[in-house]
Amino acid sequence: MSLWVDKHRPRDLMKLDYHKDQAVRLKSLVQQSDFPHLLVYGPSGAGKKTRIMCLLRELYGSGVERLRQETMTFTTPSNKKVEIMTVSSNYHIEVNPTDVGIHDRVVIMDLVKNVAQTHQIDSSGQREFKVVILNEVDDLTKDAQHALRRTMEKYVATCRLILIANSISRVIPAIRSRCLTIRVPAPTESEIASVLQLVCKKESLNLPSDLATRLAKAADRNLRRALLMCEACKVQQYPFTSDQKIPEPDWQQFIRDTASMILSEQTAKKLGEVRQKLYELIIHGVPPDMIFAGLLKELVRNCDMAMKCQVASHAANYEHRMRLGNKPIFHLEAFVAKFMAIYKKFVEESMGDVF
Ligand SMILES: Nc1ncnc2c1ncn2[C@@H]1O[C@H](COP(=O)(O)OP(=O)(O)OP(=O)(O)O)[C@@H](O)[C@H]1O
Repeated sequence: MSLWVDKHRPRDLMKLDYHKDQAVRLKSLVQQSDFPHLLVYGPSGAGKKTRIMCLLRELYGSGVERLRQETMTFTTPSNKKVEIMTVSSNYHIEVNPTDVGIHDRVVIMDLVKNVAQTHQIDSSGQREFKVVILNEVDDLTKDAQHALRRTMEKYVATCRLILIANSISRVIPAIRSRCLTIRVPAPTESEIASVLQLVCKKESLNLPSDLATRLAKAADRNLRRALLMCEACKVQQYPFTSDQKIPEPDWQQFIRDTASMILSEQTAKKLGEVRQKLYELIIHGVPPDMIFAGLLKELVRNCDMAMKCQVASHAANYEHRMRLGNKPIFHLEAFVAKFMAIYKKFVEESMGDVF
């Protein structure tokens, strides 16, 4: 049994529930003779991947939904072997080059070259090009981005790239200018509420509109999260009631626990334990900026006004650096260490007042 987020994912461009004008434009793009490279960007859970899969279906037909998973191996210039998971059909291949960290450049160059040089397996395929989907391009190293830019020019005859990012501010202008950029904004709360209503209807469930609105609000305009929370509500209690409790995603509790660890003890040993927790959050795909925001919110609860300002300004600094860099964990950990130092001093000083 699949989760609602998979089961009810729209498969046809014309069935997308919001940003419908954009869907129409994408459809007409497919009908034009020349299909460009695309750079699709927007926040997490806005529906980028869903839209792209609909677009591929429009390009190639339903064969594009027959997916297989494979591990591919690449050799770095220093003769190190790196492995990466790929998902592909006869017409496209998708990878997340940032999975291999600093070796992302090799993956991009070899993969695109491979794809571009192998002919369409299915001769009835109506397109001369295959599609390579690259995720998280805003997190690619600059080196990889430059390699990508050259690759885009070189193999344009047999290969089109669809690049996915959360924001384009860290994508180099040379890439941006070679793509048609498509922004997928987060759906509004009312759009989310109506998708929830639709999905519940398909499940033959009755969703009170108050609950739909509360879910949409709690999801922070992330549709995936809204659907997951709605399904969790169903498991917890059905028939629904307007005022039933909305279970929050596990990771929010996890961030709160991590914040309590930071407040409980400010030592190198504790910092090590906190690092493990941060790693776990990142590995489970919680976006680093959400971890930052979540931690900060919990930590400042325990600060007085002066300290709040100090902590917030440090947080802004570290978060900014995190956005510029490639390894969020370093910046998160540096922030935690800084917070521990400030907090420890504060506790010691206030102890001094008491005694
Ligand atoms: N137009 C739509 N109508 C209804 N449901 C949608 C629509 N677009 C997306 N969804 C639902 O929202 C969920 C999240 O969408 P999707 O995975 O496409 O987001 P994303 O922007 O690619 O997210 P991320 O960047 O986190 O990977 C999907 O599982 C799908 O069920």
